[in-house]
Amino acid sequence: MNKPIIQFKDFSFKYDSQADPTLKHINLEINPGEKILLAGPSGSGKSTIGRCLNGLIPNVDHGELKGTCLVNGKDITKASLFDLSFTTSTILQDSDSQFIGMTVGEDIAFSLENDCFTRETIHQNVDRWATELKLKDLLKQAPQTLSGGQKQMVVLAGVLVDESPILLFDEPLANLDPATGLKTIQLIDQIQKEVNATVIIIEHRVEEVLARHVDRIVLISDGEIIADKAPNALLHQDLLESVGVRSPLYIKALEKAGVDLKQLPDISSIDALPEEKNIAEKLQSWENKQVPPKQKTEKQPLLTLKNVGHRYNKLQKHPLHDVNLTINQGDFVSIVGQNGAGKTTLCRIICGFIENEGQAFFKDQNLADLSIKERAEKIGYVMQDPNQMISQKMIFDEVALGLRLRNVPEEEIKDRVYQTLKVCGLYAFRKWPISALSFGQKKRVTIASILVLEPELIILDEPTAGQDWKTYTDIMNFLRELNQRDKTIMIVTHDMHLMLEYSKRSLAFANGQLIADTKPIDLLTNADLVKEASLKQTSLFELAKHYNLTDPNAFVQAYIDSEEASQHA
Ligand SMILES: Nc1ncnc2c1ncn2[C@@H]1O[C@H](COP(=O)(O)OP(=O)(O)OP(=O)(O)O)[C@@H](O)[C@H]1O
Ligand SMILES: Nc1ncnc2c1ncn2[C@@H]1O[C@H](COP(=O)(O)OP(=O)(O)OP(=O)(O)O)[C@@H](O)[C@H]1O
Repeated sequence: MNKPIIQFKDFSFKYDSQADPTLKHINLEINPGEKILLAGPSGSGKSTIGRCLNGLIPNVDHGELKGTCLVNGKDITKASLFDLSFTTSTILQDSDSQFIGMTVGEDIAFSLENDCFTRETIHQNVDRWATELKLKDLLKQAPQTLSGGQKQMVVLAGVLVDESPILLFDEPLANLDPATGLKTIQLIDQIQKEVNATVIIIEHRVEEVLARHVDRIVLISDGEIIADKAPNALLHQDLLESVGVRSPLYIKALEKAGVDLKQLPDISSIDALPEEKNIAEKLQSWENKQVPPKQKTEKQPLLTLKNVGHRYNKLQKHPLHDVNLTINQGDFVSIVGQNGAGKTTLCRIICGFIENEGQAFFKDQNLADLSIKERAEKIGYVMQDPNQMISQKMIFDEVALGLRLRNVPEEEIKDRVYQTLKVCGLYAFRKWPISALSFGQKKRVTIASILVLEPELIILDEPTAGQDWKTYTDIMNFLRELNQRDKTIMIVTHDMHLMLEYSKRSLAFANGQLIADTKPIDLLTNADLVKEASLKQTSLFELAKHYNLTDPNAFVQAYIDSEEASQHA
């Protein structure tokens, strides 16, 4: 039998600044060459396990440690950060903190230079991965100026060139567009097979990770391992949603249609589902019973964009240009598309952070006549990276900041902040410093700090990236509620299901251009647009195709309608 490469024995860890342990009695063995998905709700301790594997615990994050953790035979309490850097390559959740080089090329090369390879080997390797990951055009760009998804791919390239025995990916998909996300999962699979690495993936997007074989899913909740099983066994147990992690959509659809999952031997992928006629009939008859919800009509224009665009510098290949559209009062719009297409750039222009080549009007007012502060009264913007927004030490103060600046009385501030913290799943942490939060929790603080102000137009840049399913649902339902009270919502997202379920209108971007402004379902029906904007059909569509249903898109729409109806019930 193989000797485990990772071994936790009755391992507990308490951060110095915490009263209680974050990890409790962890017993986990991972063999060389295994591929593990570590899943669990936000704040459950997934990244903390990751930090043990790469030596950040106990070398950087200090605390009280009990039991043992051996990584490649080394006891983490005795190994230095440097020792473990040869064993474990990590993609951190917060990619900004991981850049070392002045340019993308330097950054990818850095891990190899560290390992004393020749210049030629370094060049060949950087070239191979930059080509594979479509980063060649960006090699001379400063990492800090990349889009969120581009940053993620650069960090990924840095790990892939390194070829360490353990590859640890902490939410590798969080900022990637759907097509690139799938490609990344395929690449991780390919690399693992090439070098027989041990792979640990921490991800909320369970369904996407399961697009390729995974040996085991380790499910963690409140610092404890509550399941450690092959995907099929775990999915049959229905444990994911009980701890707030989203089950694959196709499984939920089968359940809704009344299919008895216990009778199906393998539900770990759509391809493994038996092609039985009675399952197809159940799905079809369920679809036929769904009733579409009523749509609101008659809307007033709120934000009008005329030839909007921005070029960061002369080198930029596809600057955002000539965006023409009108957002109406009460719209719920998703902004989707390829990494680096210009989605965040559009948000920055609307908020007045960068120059606009065209014109933008809020109702009849030219936005160019307003200061950033005046715009912020009307338009709230939740940035992609929470660290760029946070300025206070304590959670309460961060969320209260905007209200204090507007001289709202302290008593009212307290009520509003508490109510918003509840919606964002942060009420229990209301007296905590922000430094003691997980990444997903920090992101929620920034969402709360904008929601509390209730501006007329709320723009959120990937608000649900890295959030668990429960928080995702709470946040999205709150946004839906605000929308029903006539607030206008624009969401940048790579989550196709979010786009379908919550937004009524989608703007798709590719290479600096608005390529579609249409109903979400119509966007996904158009194969050319899907390809151009780097999108992906959901597993609901694949399920409908697998069972030869009459109209797979109608099935997807029926599922979305039924979800919306159940939220209103
Ligand atoms: N540097 C730190 N100092 C003190 N406490 C911390 C620190 N980092 C994390 N924690 C605590 O440990 C808990 C688990 O954090 P961790 O980052 O492991 O969660 P996670 O499961 O990866 O969550 P997410 O999905 O939100 O990233 C947090 O709720 C927080 O209370
Ligand atoms: N400060 C900057 N300086 C130079 N180039 C920049 C800067 N910020 C963004 N860019 C470039 O502009 C393009 C658009 O970036 P933007 O962040 O708007 O993309 P995005 O569609 O939001 O991508 P993602 O889905 O990856 O977040 C990218 O190619 C990016 O590298």
